[in-house]
Amino acid sequence: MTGVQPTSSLRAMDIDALSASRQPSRIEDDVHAITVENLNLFYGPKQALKNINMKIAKKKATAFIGPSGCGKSTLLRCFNRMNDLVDGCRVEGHLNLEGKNIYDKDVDISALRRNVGMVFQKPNPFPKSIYENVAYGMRLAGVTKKRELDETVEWALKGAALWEEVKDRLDDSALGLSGGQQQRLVIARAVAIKPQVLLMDEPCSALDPISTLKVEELINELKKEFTIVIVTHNMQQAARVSDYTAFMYVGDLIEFGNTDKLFTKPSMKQTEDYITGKYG
Ligand SMILES: Nc1ncnc2c1ncn2[C@@H]1O[C@H](COP(=O)(O)OP(=O)(O)OP(=O)(O)O)[C@@H](O)[C@H]1O
Repeated sequence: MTGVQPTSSLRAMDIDALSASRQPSRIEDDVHAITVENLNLFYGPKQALKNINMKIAKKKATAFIGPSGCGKSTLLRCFNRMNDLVDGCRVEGHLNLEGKNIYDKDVDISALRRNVGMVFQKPNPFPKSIYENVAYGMRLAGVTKKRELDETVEWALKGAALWEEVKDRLDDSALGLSGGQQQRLVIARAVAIKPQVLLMDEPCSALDPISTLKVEELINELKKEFTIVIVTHNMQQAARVSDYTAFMYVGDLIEFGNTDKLFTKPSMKQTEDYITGKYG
């Protein structure tokens, strides 16, 4: 084997089986939803992202991995300009979504965030009913017809693999759901407004293994319709759900490419060291 020996944790995972459902793919051959060009980001004087260039494949899942503090969440938050909310944050470069630079001055940030949805580490349902959580974005967008709301709520909850568990209690408070159910609910809330891109920042870190499995299965389903970008600390998870993986280190994008290749035959020594557990 020319690449690295998998770590013990990665060895436990059957990479062949996990990737059997994936067609081998090269980013160059895909349609690209997002193109990142010469992206630099500064928090005050501190540079957190250094000249990032990458393409995000449409209707595929891309994972960002790397040690704590390397810039994964910062890069993810660039995709819907969440970093604009941070005082002293400055971004240089281009991030093209469907050909338009989202950092152009004329960009409507609310429209951008409808188009690029986000799911966070901890589920954050609103203190409203299950139904109203999912209908919320549609109501904001001006949808008032009950039938349209009902249909979309059902579609989104089915898409998030939650419908069967909640269909008889849609008017109950979302806060009464389990953590795993709440995370699937906020995913339903995000997909209900049909974004092009769904960003997920460690979406399973607060979940138990069974809920994690459900969310991972869900990601594999959702990418048939949406472009997914996920930050994860869990390399098995990256291998299970993503088509492409980016390995970052101290603000640099060290290696980016096909997930199976990156985990079995990384090109860069730093990637090899990380996935074999030499640092983390
Ligand atoms: N709001 C902020 N203000 C100042 N510095 C920040 C801010 N957010 C992040 N940073 C810094 O930017 C760098 C990248 O942080 P980021 O959270 O993107 O890393 P990460 O790879 O997602 O880390 P983790 O895996 O621990 O979540 C770190 O040095 C961090 O301290």
